[in-house]
Amino acid sequence: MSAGDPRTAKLSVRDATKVYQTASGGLLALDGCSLDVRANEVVSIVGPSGCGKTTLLWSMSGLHGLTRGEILLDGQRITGPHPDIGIVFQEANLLPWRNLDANINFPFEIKGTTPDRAWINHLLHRVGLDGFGGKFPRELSGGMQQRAAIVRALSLKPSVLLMDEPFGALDSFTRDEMNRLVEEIWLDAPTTIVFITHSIEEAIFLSDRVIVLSPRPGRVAKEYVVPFARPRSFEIMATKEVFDLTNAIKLDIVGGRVARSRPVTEPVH
Ligand SMILES: Nc1ncnc2c1ncn2[C@@H]1O[C@H](COP(=O)(O)OP(=O)(O)OP(=O)(O)O)[C@@H](O)[C@H]1O
Repeated sequence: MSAGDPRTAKLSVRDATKVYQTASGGLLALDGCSLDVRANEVVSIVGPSGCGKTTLLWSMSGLHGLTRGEILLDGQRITGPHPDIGIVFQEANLLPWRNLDANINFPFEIKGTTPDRAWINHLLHRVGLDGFGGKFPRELSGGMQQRAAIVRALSLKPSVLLMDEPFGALDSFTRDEMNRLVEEIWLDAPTTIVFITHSIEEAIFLSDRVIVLSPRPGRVAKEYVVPFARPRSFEIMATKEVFDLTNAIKLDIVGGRVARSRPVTEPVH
């Protein structure tokens, strides 16, 4: 469904092109990138470092605009941050002077709305943070802080969750634990997730589809359907099918099997 009908997609990226203005001229980060994500689908985006993954995700969130092209949510063009779209970054970005409860309440204070305490308590329980509401970020491990960031994002009940390399800074055991947690949360209450990662194994574990971007300027170079049923065990991750899929994607990225869409030296305006 990478270039399907945007009217049937939950989230649709159409011809996304982004030029950053820098001191040395225009820098083309994305070039005609198009993809669709179905409702409740989990899609990972991988690609060489600097190919435009974060640029694409930020565009999807409405946090920054595109030079050309558009992002559609349920067929409607996104023109800025949208209440239906949540985002989790690599850093948990908790406010250090607020305890966990106050951090989770913060977006509601900004919006002037009342948090759904029952839903938040359910989420805190789901991620194993019940009883930690009075703790400050410095009292929480990196994994716990990221769990809190996930609760903060989901507390707003978004229909799309964007995750930008959320577990990249965690050790591999905690990362596995967090991957299982994301899967459990999704099984509990399916939602549309777009996940950026440098880990192909993580992408395969979590996703229905893995989209590979070309080297910068980024555009969709390839996509892979991940055929394994959920819940996915770590035994599945040790099978030959997963090994072959991982290698195919790795070869695309590090083996240079996906080509640049155009030379990066080309002047852009
Ligand atoms: N605000 C900005 N101003 C100028 N250039 C930028 C800006 N943000 C990103 N870039 C450049 O745009 C390109 C794409 O960056 P982006 O962070 O989107 O890539 P990425 O694939 O997420 O990178 P990584 O894999 O290293 O996290 C890079 O060359 C980067 O240096």
